[in-house]
Amino acid sequence: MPPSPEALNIDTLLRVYLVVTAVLAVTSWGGARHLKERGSLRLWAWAFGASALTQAVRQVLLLTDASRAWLTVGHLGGLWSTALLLWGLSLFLGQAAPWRRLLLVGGLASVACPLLAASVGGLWPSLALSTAVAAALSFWAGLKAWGAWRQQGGFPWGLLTFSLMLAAVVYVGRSLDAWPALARGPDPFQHANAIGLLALIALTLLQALSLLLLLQDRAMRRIQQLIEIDVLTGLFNRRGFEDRLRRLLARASAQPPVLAVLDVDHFKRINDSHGHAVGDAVLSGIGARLRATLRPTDVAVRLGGEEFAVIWAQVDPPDPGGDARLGERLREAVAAEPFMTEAGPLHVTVSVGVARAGGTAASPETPAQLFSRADQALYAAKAAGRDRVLTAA
Ligand SMILES: Nc1nc2c(ncn2[C@@H]2O[C@H](COP(=O)(O)OP(=O)(O)OP(=O)(O)O)[C@@H](O)[C@H]2O)c(=O)[nH]1
Repeated sequence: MPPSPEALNIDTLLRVYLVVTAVLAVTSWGGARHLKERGSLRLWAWAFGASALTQAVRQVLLLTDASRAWLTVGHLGGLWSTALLLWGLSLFLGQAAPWRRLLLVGGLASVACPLLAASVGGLWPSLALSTAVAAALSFWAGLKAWGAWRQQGGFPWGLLTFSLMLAAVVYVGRSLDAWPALARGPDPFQHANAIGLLALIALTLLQALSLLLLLQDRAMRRIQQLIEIDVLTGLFNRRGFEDRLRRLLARASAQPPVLAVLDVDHFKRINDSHGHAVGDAVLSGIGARLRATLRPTDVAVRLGGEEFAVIWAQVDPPDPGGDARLGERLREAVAAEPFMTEAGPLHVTVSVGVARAGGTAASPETPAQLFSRADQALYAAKAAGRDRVLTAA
C-alpha cells in the first residue's frame, strides 16, 4: 500500500526546506565573511538564501488572505537558487558569468508565474513553468561542473555534477507532474510532488557539501603551491623538486628519469654590476626559457639562488650522446639570445651537469645519489671553463 499523503506532507517538507536552506545561507554568508571571500561563496549564500526567502514569504502569505496567485513566490526559490549557484560557479572557475541571461530568465519567470496562476486560476502552470526553468538551469550548471570535473578531476566536482544533474531530472519530474493532464488523481500527484521535494532537500545538502569541499580543495591547492612554487620564477622550488624526484624514482618505469642541474655562470657579476633587480629579472627569464623547452610531463625547478634543475620524466632509451643533447638544449635556450633587462641586453650562459637515474628496478638509485652525480658533473663543467654540458659517469 502506498504511504498516505500525510506521511510526506508537502507543507511540512516545505518548512523543512525553508529551515535547511536558511541554515545553509547563514553559514555560507558567515563563512564568506570569515574567509573574506567576495565572489562565489557570497553568491552561493544568496542561492540558498533565495530558497529560504521565497519559502518564508510564502509561509507569511499563507497566514494572510492574499490572492493565491502570490503563493507562486514559493515556486521561484529553486529557480533563483540554481541561477545564483550557476553564477557563483562561473566566478569560481574564473569564467565570465552569464549574469545578464540569468537575470533575464529569472525575471521573466518571476513575472510569468503569478500572471499564469492568476489567469488560469490554479497554481499548477506556475509550478510547471518554474520547475522546467530550474531544470534547464540545473542542467546548465551540471554541464559546467562536469566540464571542470573532466578537466580537474576530484570527488567534489563529481559530487556537484551528480547532484546538479539529478536535481535537473527531479525538476523535470516535478514539472511534468504538475500538469493535470499527466497527474493520476490528486493523491499520486501530492505524493510524487512530496517525493520530489524530499529529493531536492537531499540534493541541496549534497550541493552545499560539494561547494564546501571545492573551497577546501582550492585552499589546499593554494597552500600546496605556496609550499612548492618558487615566487620569482614560478618553477617548482627545492621542496617540490625533491617530492617529484622521489616519486619518479620510486615509480618502476621502463625509462628512468634524467636529471640536469644548471648553474648560471658568473651571476655575481650581474648582481654587482647592475643590481639585484636586474639579477632577479635574469633569473625569472631563465625560468621562462627552461619551461619553454620542456614538455608538460617534465619538471623545471629553481633549487635556490642561481641554481636550477630539470627532470625529464619520459625520455628515450639511452644512446651515446643522448643525455648530453638534452642538457645542450637547456644550455642553448639560455645562451642563444641576450636577456632584455632595464640595464640593456645581457648575454648569460649556464653550466649544466646531467645524470640518468641508475640502479635496478628492485633497488633504484636514491634521489640524493642521483643529484650528487649530476652536481658533480656540473662542478666539472664549471671547472672545465663554464658554458658547457657534462654528463655524469
Ligand atoms: N638577484 C639575485 N641574486 C641572487 C639570488 N640568489 C642568489 N643570488 C646571488 O647569486 C650569486 C651567486 O654567486 P656565486 O655563487 O659566487 O656564483 P657565480 O657568480 O654565478 O659564479 P660561478 O657559479 O662560479 O660561475 C651571489 O651573488 C648571490 O647573492 C636571487 O634570488 N636574486
